[in-house]
Amino acid sequence: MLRFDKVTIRQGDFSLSADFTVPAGRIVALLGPSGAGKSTLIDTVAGFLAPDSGRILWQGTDITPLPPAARPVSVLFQDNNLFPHLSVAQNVGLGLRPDLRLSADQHAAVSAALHRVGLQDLERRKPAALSGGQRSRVALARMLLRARPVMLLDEPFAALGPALKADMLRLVAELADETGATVLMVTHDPGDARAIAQDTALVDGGRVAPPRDTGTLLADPPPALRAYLG
Ligand SMILES: Nc1ncnc2c1ncn2[C@@H]1O[C@H](COP(=O)(O)OP(=O)(O)OP(=O)(O)O)[C@@H](O)[C@H]1O
Repeated sequence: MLRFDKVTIRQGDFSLSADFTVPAGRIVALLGPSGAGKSTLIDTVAGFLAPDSGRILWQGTDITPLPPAARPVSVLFQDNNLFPHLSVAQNVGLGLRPDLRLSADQHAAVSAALHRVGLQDLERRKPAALSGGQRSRVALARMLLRARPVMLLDEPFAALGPALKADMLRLVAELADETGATVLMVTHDPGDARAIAQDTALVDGGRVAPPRDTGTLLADPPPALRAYLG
């Protein structure tokens, strides 16, 4: 399980608190107004930000002192973090070795991951020659290959059209199911939460509320969520 143990994070005048547990294998949506702290929470789990107090534990181990690369997490951002001068296969291979000196087995793993996300025919393309949805798939394949048990999604599909976004969310849910990954997914869209997240946590007023069953929460939203949903 992923545990936020009395975590507080400060950025200038802004402060965010979180104290709850996410069971392993669960998909949790983080929903809340702009500037509420959704990315702050993701960045803290990823190790890009340090909490001011409290600890984050994965399967009982305190990961707060670990640098980002040593954490059991992989992150998907909206810009997908693709390198324009590298091919699709190389961009995915970076997930295994930053110097891209891959063994035969690792090359095979890259091909398998690209196959899994439906990009088997585009291995040699550069990111500029891909659609937005295809770029998202490259980033997902890299995440799949890294095989980290916690997947952090910071609105990676926000720029995609509705049908494509629905496809990508479905793919995320399938991959999470296949790998048993625990997922934290930032979104502005309650529809995204309904689509794949069993639980949803409202981020508002300087606090991440403990996640609740998405259907129950959205059917009868507390006042802060009602105000946000409009
Ligand atoms: N480096 C910083 N210094 C001071 N304050 C910051 C810094 N970075 C972010 N903040 C503030 O922290 C708060 C939370 O920002 P964050 O990006 O986590 O919100 P968010 O919920 O992800 O917003 P959005 O939905 O717009 O992406 C905001 O009020 C922001 O202005």
